[in-house]
Amino acid sequence: MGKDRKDGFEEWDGYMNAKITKLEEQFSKASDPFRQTELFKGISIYVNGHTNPSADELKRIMMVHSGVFHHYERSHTTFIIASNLPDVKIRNMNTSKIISPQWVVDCVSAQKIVDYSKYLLYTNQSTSQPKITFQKVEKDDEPKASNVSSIMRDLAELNAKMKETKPDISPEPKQSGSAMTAVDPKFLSEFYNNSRLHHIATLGAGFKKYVSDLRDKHNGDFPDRQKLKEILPKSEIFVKNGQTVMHIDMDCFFVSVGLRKRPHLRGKPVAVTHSKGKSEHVPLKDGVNREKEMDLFVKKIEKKAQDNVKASNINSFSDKSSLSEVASCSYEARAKGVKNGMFMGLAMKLCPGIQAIPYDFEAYKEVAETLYNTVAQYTLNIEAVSCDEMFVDLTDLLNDVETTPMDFVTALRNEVKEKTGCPCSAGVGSNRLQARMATKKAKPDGQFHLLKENVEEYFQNIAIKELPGVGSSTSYTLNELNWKTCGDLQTVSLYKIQAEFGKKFGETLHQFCRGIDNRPLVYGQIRKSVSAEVNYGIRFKENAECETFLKQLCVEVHARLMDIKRKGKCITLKVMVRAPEAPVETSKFMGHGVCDNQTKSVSLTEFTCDLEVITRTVLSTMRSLNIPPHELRGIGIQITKLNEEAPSKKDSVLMNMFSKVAEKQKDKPLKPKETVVEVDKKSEEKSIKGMFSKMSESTKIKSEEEKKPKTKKKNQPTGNIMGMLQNMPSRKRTSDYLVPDDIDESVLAELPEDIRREILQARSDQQKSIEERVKARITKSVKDKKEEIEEIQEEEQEPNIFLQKDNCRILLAWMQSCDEPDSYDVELIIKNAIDLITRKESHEIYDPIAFMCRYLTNIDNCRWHLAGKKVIEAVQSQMTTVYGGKMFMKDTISCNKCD
Ligand SMILES: Nc1ccn([C@H]2C[C@H](O)[C@@H](COP(=O)(O)OP(=O)(O)OP(=O)(O)O)O2)c(=O)n1
Ligand SMILES: [Mg+2]
Repeated sequence: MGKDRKDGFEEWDGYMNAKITKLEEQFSKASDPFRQTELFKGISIYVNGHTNPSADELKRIMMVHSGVFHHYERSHTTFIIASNLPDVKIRNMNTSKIISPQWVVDCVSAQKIVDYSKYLLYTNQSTSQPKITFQKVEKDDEPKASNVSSIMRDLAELNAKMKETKPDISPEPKQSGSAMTAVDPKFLSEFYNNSRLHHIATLGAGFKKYVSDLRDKHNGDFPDRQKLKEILPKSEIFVKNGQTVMHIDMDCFFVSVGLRKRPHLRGKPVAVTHSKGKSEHVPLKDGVNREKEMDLFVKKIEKKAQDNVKASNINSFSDKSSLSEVASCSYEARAKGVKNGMFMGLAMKLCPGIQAIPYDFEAYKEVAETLYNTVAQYTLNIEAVSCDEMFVDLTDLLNDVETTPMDFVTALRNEVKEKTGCPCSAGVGSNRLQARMATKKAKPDGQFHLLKENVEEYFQNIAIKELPGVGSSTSYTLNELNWKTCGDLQTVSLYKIQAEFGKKFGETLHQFCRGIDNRPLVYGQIRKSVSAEVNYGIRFKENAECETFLKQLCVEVHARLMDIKRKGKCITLKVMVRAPEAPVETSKFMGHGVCDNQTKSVSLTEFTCDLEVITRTVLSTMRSLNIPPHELRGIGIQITKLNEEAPSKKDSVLMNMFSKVAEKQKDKPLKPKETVVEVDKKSEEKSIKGMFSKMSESTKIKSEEEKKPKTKKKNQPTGNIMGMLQNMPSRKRTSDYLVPDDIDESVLAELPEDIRREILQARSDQQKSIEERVKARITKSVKDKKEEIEEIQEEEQEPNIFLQKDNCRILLAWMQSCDEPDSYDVELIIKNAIDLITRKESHEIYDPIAFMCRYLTNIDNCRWHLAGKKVIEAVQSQMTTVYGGKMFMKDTISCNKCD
């Protein structure tokens, strides 16, 4: 799932031009019956932003007076009408065309075209006057406030006339007995029963956990491999021949499952959708204005994506066709241009014979389980992507069974088909990107092995927009640059790509276009948030109704948190509020229409999974937003900053220490009155002594089980990463942080007595676990690369190390954890420090940075010195940029060897 979707915007280009032309034609045709004068003949306007009269009213004025109203700015648009445009918006605009709406009003009142130059919004920038073919341009005096109200009266009449021409309309039929709006107590459960996105997301997350649980329980033995050994031909080619990754994905999953009960539809164009698919037209509800909604929708999207992104899939929006989405369509329908995610109305236009079939979530779940269980018989090196898609590392399996990837994949696909009755496709390559791209060629019902020697050539023909992480905005820029295929990109230097797409993403693209992908597969379940959102059927009259619903939603999100046995520390309320200019009635029955989104987060003092705390926080947050209940169109609750579940899973040494510190607080009782607290963490105690006393608090919570016999010696060798990975005894980690035996005596001497004793005690107890930790760290550093790439796309905010209460303790534990710092950790420290300096909060970093310098200057390890110096250098450079001067540092890192 997900791989082919580019947010539904990929078809924009051709569509947009056709759309604009169509809108213009429609406008001209629709104007015919209302035309009264030729006042604006030859003049076209485009309205940008809020105006008075409104865009709608200006449009009608144009209709009556033979002007042209452009829904989008075009090169030949005569005037842009605006009242007030933000600087960023006008930067790339031809300001000599931007005039106030008063010009239109004054023209109408004067019954002639008045000189527009007095209405220019940006006179100082105006260089050349636009050449317009006025019928007759007459000089006029100062613009006068015209009789707007009489014009509005005329428009009101016009409005009434236009309404008369609308067809008879009634609401979109809905199954009787179903809960229509969120006011109904049954609504939430029905919503989740019917929401396909909810089902898909739940299933996807469920399989990640499923795989993770299977791995935890597994004893390392796969008896079913025996079966493969018996039936598959032996081959030595792939034994010890590097990594082999398979990507497997069910073909038109929902359709294939649905066809099991409908064999007569096999080979035909079929779509799974809520819509009945009988008639192309659905009646419109009174007050619905699809065209206006579409325009607003497009504008919103454009604004959001800095005018880079345009919306597609909405060409069926302005008429009366079905707005139900196609969840999945058969390959026969795809041959006619139908795609997953498309509106059914458009699908029916492209493929008139398309047959609609209903959802069957229970069956999807059953088939998905069979798919996962079939693969899991042979290996658990599975990264679950969604209910119908996963990555599998076949390396170990192939070496064991001694067979070729293609032989194994054939057997596997046959087994899946036999057990589920549904076809799937698989791609194989030497990393996940290659495997995924290979699946594209394999589909439908096929398999493809992308051999190493063919990678570069294969990628040459892949469109860049097909690469993971390339969304509509990137695609737009790529188009502008005329970089279309990976082959095009292969000829561009890294530097140039980075200049366009930033350092990280640029590097990713530079590698991806060559089929290079260092992201390892992730087998554990990484859950960063839990949420419940509803954006359908939200229609409240009273605050009380809204609160009742919020309480239900809290129960839902709480249940999800309990399901994964986690606690969270940040509660975010997301609301969709009808945009002021959007029609009250939405085109999509009970849909959310065009909305403004508002988000408010509250950080709690402690981790919680307490329903009462969650509910109280959510309700008070909603009250503080002060939104009239009838304007709400969507509500979501998200819980983030989850406590760590299985410590071995991911992240750098530093991040692990980080979450461990937080976890230690989990046993402290919750203080309900203090739950709603701002994130501001201005530390009361800034002295090193103060920090150490905090450190001592945490240090005391060290548990008995962590105390292990001593085995580790200084300078643990870190070579042979793969060997270490394979020999790792367990994925579990036991202790919280390290206190190695090479701690400098002078540093020890500086510590308060109680800490020093703790450290000495812990040092003697922890030697064994150090060894495990070094291995774990290496494992992680391999994984970190992957995280790095994925993080580019993640919106979630990472916690800042410097804002942690125990920042010095975390730094100390990190600096003592290994002989050589991981570059990821160093980058993280730099990033966190720079973030704070940029926010002009350099005071937050001062003490921990000073502490770090003081500690590092006292140890004899140049690798750490260099890391420390790198941090200082970055800090000082950012200080100079932001504050115009360097940070005062009492202690600097000095060393005879590496200075
Ligand atoms: N916009 C979308 C896309 C997908 N899905 C659901 C229905 C799909 O059947 C399922 C799996 O998604 P895929 O992206 O794997 O698409 P298909 O399996 O339908 O087709 P393909 O053969 O391209 O994998 O997820 C959905 O509800 N809405
Ligand atoms: Mg699929």
